[in-house]
Amino acid sequence: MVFKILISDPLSEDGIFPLREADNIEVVIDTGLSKEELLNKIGDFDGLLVRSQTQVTREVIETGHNLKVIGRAGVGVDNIDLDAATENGMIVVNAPDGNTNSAAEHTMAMLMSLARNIPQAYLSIKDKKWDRKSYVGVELRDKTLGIVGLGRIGAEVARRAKGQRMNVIAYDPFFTKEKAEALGIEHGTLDEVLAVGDFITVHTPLLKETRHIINKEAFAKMKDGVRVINCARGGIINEDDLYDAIVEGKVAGAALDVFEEEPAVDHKVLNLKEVIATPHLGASTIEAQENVAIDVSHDVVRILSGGLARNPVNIPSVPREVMRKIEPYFYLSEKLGLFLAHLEEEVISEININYAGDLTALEIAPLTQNTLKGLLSRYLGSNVNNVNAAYLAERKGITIHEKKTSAARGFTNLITVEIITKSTKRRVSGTLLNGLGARIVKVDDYSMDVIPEGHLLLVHHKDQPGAIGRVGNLLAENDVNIATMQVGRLHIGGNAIMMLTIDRPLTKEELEQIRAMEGFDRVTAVDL
Ligand SMILES: NC(=O)c1ccc[n+]([C@@H]2O[C@H](COP(=O)([O-])OP(=O)(O)OC[C@H]3O[C@@H](n4cnc5c(N)ncnc54)[C@H](O)[C@@H]3O)[C@@H](O)[C@H]2O)c1
Ligand SMILES: O=C(O)[C@H](O)COP(=O)(O)O
Repeated sequence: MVFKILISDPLSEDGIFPLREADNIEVVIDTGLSKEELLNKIGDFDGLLVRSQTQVTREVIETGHNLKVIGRAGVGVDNIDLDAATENGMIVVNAPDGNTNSAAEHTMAMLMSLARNIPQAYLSIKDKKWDRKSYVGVELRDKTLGIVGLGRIGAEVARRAKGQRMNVIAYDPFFTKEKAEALGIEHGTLDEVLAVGDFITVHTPLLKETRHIINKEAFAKMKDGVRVINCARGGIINEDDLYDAIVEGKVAGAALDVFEEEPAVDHKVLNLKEVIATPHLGASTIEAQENVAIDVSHDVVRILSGGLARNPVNIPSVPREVMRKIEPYFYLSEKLGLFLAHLEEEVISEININYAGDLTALEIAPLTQNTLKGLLSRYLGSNVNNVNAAYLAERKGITIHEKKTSAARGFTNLITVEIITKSTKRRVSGTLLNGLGARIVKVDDYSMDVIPEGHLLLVHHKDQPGAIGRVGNLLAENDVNIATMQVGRLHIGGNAIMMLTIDRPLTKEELEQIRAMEGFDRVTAVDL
């Protein structure tokens, strides 16, 4: 059988040699297709290779009923509907390492251009002007670079900035003091990074958590005259707020490679002389394009020959018989992981997952993967999946233990997940109630009975009259409806918690109002 592969974005011809060399693969290159043209063609193909331009929507995936593999020659998979691919049994692979170097170098190029006004001066001299006054820049030496997101690219940028004799401080939920020492940079909270950076560069994926992480409030926390850089994903910086911050004189300049909407040519921010920009060129080098095309092509060949992919992004097929038995627990395990991710801001060093009761008879590895996926998804979004969750957790320095025990404390099945950080342990237990679905039945030492979905509010407080009423009143005043409420305490007058399900997420201000109330230790919003 010959498999037909469509390449719909420009890929390095040298990099796709693994496809060209395979006897059973025919390559068709057709870039710049309209949505309709892609839909008309895709039904004929067994594989699709893209970069960030082709939008691999559910419609494309469902129309491409022969597709077995979708390859992304690059990192970000936000242009591919992963759920639709998984539902339709297609493996999605990417090339996470091949363009790291180029993206880091592009960030440094933008940083230096921004500091020395090189694009503006270039335009001026091309306009036959010899203007030496308007483009006085600033040095990098002894300035502080704040990095938000210290993954592959963030860490490479940190190393290079050190070479420019800059001070570097970074924030990443998985960034430890030990890693900071190893890199020779400082470790800070998000607010600390924003407060001290002369330059701030973002290197996170675009997630619910990171969308507009650099917004009006964040700009207000920065130094006057700060310069910001986004070579990661459009939407991490709120472009309208950036515009205002530049016009108001708070921000001295910005370098943007990526935009909320691409192609971006009309955004008002591009009219500002303080903004320099490139059209999503971070990975556009001969080397990076060759690397990512080679990596993704090898994976496509492996998959089509029945082998295992090196860089899978979505779920692999679990044998049907195993899946049938464990499937009911999938939802519960993911929600328990995600729930815990909200409880702790400190770096997690260990995760213990205990399966009890009926679960002891089942294969639990896919459930552990799913719990880890839930936990890490808060930080890594769709880059974490059931295939790579354990690998990514270990790479983040997290030790994973899974165990089966018979004692299920009165439940027929019980999953208990515990996370350990340097200073604390947090624990949540859940069960699948026959006919009633998933329930959280314990949070730390407190018994509960809560459906793990929607917007939850967890309040730790002292067991004293009026505590519940105060929260209830505040929510009512803000027109927030309470759907369910559970309370638990260790002993009369001691520590207690209340867990509420509410009909909409609270704003930062509403959360702060509750936190400011007397007798409340910790107030956590959890979105499941
Ligand atoms: N401009 C380009 O052409 C180009 C090229 C390559 C990659 N990228 C983009 O660059 C970004 C980084 O890529 P990478 O390969 O370094 O990814 P990575 O997964 O190695 O690193 C991302 C880091 O962000 C951290 N993070 C997640 N949520 C965070 C939060 N709320 N606050 C702070 N940190 C958070 C994660 O813990 C992780 O360490 C991605 O968005 C990727 O798509 C852009
Ligand atoms: O996520 C990535 O790998 C980069 O944004 C590169 O995108 P590109 O392949 O479209 O250049």
